Amino acid sequence: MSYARTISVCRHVTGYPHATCRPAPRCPRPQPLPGLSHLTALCRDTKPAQPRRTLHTRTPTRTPTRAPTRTPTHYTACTHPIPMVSVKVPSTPAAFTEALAAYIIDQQDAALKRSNRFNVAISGGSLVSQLYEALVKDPRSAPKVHWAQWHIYFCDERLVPLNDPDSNYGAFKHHVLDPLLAHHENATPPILGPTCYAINESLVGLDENDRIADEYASLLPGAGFDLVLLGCGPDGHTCSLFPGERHAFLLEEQKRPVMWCPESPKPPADRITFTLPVLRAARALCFVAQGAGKRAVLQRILGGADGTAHDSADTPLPCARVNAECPHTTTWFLDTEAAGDIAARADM
Ligand SMILES: O=C1O[C@H](COP(=O)(O)O)[C@@H](O)[C@H](O)[C@H]1O
Repeated sequence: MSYARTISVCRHVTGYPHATCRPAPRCPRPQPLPGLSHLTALCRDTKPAQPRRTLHTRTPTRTPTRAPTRTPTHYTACTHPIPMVSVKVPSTPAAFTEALAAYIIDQQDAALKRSNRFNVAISGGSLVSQLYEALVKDPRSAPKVHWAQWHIYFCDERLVPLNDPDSNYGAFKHHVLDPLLAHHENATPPILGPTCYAINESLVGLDENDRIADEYASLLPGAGFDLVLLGCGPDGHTCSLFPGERHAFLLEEQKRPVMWCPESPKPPADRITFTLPVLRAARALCFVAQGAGKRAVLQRILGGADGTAHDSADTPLPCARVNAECPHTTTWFLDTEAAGDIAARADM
């Protein structure tokens, strides 16, 4: 038995409230894509930022607001100015878990003041086990998570069956949903789990990858995301937005919220991914990067101790593009290994 309700493209709820997680059956007819016009409308004022070559200081605190008119500022003058994003480098693993949990719960609480649901998108990779630590295992944070009101989407998904070890949904189920169920197994009255939105697995392997992306786009919340949790690959990719010419079309997309990413340089080759309009429309974006293997790319994206970035101004890495286009809503959580000398100028 699994803990979450899983919804796929036809909006079938495949279990309530504790029923088995499984994808919805194949949709009998194509669905309209309500998410597209909405996101286009939301993003009217969010054209890519034009870097300015001025010297600024960061404001000490930021209050993320709904799709603000973005006038990016930067805290250094260099060939590739770094947008003013918040960077947190908690000093120990325990402090990292605590700070990340507090940040996510703050976003949850703010969302639940606005409505009765928390629309959150999560990434795969190393983030998932950190979510387990912060939201399931930590005894101080776990009781504050209102899972029943969480509507969970995936920033990118590998086009494999949901029970494949490469599936981002599968990883989240394995690392978070299943342990969560085990934690709550004997709760009286029963505690409801989150609602998860998976790809239409029945289309995987049928040469229908654009359709998988479009159908997933149709599921996205009309009000946009309250929080998007992002990873940062050692090559600077986020979601399945990869650096380089081959995948530049994904980074440049301004309308479709979800697209097929073919020939991913990181296996598996076929994926779907959120595009930048979805990230720009979100209330809050949170990158999580840990380990020394990320240090070099973070220097390129966030700069070194003096705030000097080493990324090329012409072809910024995907994570740097997110910083540039969403400067007021983006927060980075780095561990000390990943941060290196960035820690010297972090907010925490
Ligand atoms: O392939 C992917 O990689 C990125 C980064 O993963 P990480 O293990 O280096 O943290 C991840 O954010 C994305 O969702 C995933 O599909």
